[in-house]
Amino acid sequence: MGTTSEQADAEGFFAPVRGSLAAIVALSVVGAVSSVVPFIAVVELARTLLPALDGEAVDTGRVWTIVVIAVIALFAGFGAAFASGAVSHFADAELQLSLRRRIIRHLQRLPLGWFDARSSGTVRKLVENDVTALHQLVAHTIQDVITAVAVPVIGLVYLFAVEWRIALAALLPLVVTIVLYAMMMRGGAEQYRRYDQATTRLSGATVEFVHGIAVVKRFGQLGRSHRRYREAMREYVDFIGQWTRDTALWFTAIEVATSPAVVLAWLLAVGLWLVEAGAAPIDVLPGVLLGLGLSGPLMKLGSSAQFLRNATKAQASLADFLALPPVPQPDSPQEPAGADVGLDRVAFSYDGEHRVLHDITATCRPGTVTALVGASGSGKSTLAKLVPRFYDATAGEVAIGGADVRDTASADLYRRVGFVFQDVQLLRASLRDNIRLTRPDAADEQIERAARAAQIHDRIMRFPRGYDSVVGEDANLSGGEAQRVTIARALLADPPVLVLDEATAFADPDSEAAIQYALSALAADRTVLVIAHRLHTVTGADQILVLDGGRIAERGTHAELLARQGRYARMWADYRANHARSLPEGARG
Ligand SMILES: Nc1ncnc2c1ncn2[C@@H]1O[C@H](COP(=O)(O)OP(=O)(O)OP(=O)(O)O)[C@@H](O)[C@H]1O
Repeated sequence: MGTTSEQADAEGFFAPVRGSLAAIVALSVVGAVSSVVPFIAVVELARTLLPALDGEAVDTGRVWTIVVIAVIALFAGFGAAFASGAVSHFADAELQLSLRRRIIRHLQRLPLGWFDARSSGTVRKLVENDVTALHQLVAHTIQDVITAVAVPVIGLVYLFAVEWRIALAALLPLVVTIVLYAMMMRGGAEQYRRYDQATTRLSGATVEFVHGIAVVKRFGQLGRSHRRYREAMREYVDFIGQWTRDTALWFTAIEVATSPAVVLAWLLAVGLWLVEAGAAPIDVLPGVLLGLGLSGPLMKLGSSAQFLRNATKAQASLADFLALPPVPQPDSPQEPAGADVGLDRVAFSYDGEHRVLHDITATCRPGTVTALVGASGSGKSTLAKLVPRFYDATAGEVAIGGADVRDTASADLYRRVGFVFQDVQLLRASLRDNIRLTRPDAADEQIERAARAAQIHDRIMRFPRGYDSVVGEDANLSGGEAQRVTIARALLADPPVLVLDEATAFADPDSEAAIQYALSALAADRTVLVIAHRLHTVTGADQILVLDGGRIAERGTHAELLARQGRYARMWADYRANHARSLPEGARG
């Protein structure tokens, strides 16, 4: 069985942009140096020109050197800012592209069952939110962090070289800020964990509330979902309130310690004292000039830390996703011979502990319909989903045309097995494109033939733009109609094996009759496995498998099973009693 490179280098997200990241770091350092140099140049220029006040000669060579260095630094600063902005956004675009490609490639290799258990929101979070969190890191945060660290460091190095006492004074607000910040963030990891929990609970309760709004309106009262929403909201607000109260004092202290007025007053006071003590004013001046601008960049680190946290979380969730094992592919695939579906002592467990299918053995022949019936939770859907390999059997074998589905190449398997399950998926595209999804080269006549057979052609023609109508825009379909579009799609794909979940949700009689016609069109010459919810639809099936607690309790045709007077006969009697009026003529007897 082959493994994929996705697993091997789940950590290597940044490999495609490693060179660009190094360039961003280098350019950010150049930018930081260049932003400090003009300040230093002003001071040095003043120092060089000062003798002129006393009528002494000015070292014009030195003046020019300083001016040239300042101008070069200014332009280098602009250039570095521009280049690092450009490189970081290009790198970001490249990283996003490579990540999205990897995610999509990996999604294509995952077992279909993975999607079954997850909402489209999960996939959207990976492709959108997590990738965007990394965007913030590459496009902005690296540069911000380097600037926030490099500017104070360079400034302080210069100050210490000129006048160490004013340098110490300029360092003090920085140290105070760092200490106060560290005090404020004590237990921060735990607080952030609780913050994440509160946010997750609130968004879950919001979704639940919005979903339940129809019920709330209908019954004119606020139900459980609303109470949950209010509780989650209260919990969130309480938490934020408490956190704000806990940190407010620290936060105010930091604001004071970094406020320009306080820092200026402090530096001027120390500066005056130093001058009185004999220091040259020109050596004190840079401390006041540069000291003022030291803590500003540091404050940016706070928001950068939040972006870093998000990026780290996003990276972990992407790494977990890319490490999910793909569907194992056979090293030497077998070619199925025919369209028989063979189940041989099949057992299955979702969690590795509790088996939901036990010892299922059955054969479904081409040109026949096999119906799966049984109580809710008896395992009908699970069994049906083993055929197109949503999941792999825990024990036993599922084979098509004599070849184990695990030994059949995925592409080959999907060509042979079509499936129409209840959660109908239509794309936001024209009805024509929706029907020819699996056969993009199909001619219009073929599409129309499939739609007619699926009993949906007439409905499509009632849309002003017919087959060109776009789903969700000018083609709004009922659940039953949408299912018939997917049946047309399956008919056009023409797979020899079909697995169907009969509709239950769209039980208006017209729609149901149309779907029944459509299904019988599908059955011709194929091996059909249908999950039946309404027993009258399976009276004509060639074989009925009655499932009970994940085992085949009975098998046979409708007539044979009635004659046995067992479980199926009882189910049928109950069914008839409950549906006496709605049953078609032929099924009442
Ligand atoms: N994704 C899943 N993860 C874990 N357990 C599951 C999953 N899907 C189904 N089950 C469990 O497996 C058992 C069989 O479920 P299954 O959906 O196959 O029954 P069913 O006969 O199709 O039911 P229904 O007629 O209600 O659709 C049930 O106990 C169900 O709770």
